Amino acid sequence: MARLWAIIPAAGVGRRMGGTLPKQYLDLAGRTVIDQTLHGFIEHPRIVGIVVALGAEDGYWETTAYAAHPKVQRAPGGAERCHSVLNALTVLTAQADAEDWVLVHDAARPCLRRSDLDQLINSLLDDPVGGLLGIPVRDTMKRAGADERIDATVERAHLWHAYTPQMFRLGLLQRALDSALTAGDLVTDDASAIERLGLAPRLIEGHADNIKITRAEDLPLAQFYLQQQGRCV
Ligand SMILES: Nc1ccn([C@@H]2O[C@H](COP(=O)(O)OP(=O)(O)OP(=O)(O)O)[C@@H](O)[C@H]2O)c(=O)n1
Ligand SMILES: C[C@](O)(CO)[C@H](O)COP(=O)(O)O
Repeated sequence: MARLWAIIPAAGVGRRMGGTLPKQYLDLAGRTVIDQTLHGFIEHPRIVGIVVALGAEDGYWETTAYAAHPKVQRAPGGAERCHSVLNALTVLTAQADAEDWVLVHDAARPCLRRSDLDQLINSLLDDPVGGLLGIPVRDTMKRAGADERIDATVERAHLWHAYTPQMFRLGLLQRALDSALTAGDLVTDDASAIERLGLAPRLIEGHADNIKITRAEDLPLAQFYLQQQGRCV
């Protein structure tokens, strides 16, 4: 039976957040952001192991709650998220099978609900491609021209926000990311690499509170969501 592994890309520097501390190490509801994110995967009985991709200059990881946890391993982060994920996949190949499932989840998304994680897993375990959590867009979508004026209104009927986890078989994802990077395509999510192979990942609707902490205003919002979920320590 295929096992399930998690990869947590955590090698970013958080430029859009500002500040000196990488955003994955900011305090959030009594834990660090990365500990809030890891907690759900550490506690999940189906996840057999977790690989965290860390920046070369990361001087904070050892102070976190799960740095020495037996379920957790490290991988070297790369220049972009896609490089970090591919490095983590390389760590996994020594201990996992090509048909094992890998769930790639941003360290910067600490508000993932257990119910959404379970829905993703249960929906995709027999899927021939894999897929990801997301939500349909709710606003009218505009494409901006170079002058920051509206170039077009984009049909929103089938537009979704791509979230994480993104869940694919280890061998397929490794092959897809390797192909993308070899072609110089620095894909911003894992599904894009799969799409490049002509495959169509499945979108699983989750909750809008699975936000990615990107800018300063996202932190208090994440705090609110964790309070709503009863996850403040
Ligand atoms: N070279 C990189 C860049 C990003 N990430 C991770 O990928 C996730 C999503 O990336 P993003 O939100 O862009 O984080 P940062 O790159 O830190 O943000 P910024 O672009 O503002 O610097 C984050 O958990 C981040 O730590 C990574 O592992 N390796
Ligand atoms: C993977 C992702 O979170 C899906 O929306 C997003 O692509 C990450 O982008 P970032 O620029 O690395 O934050």
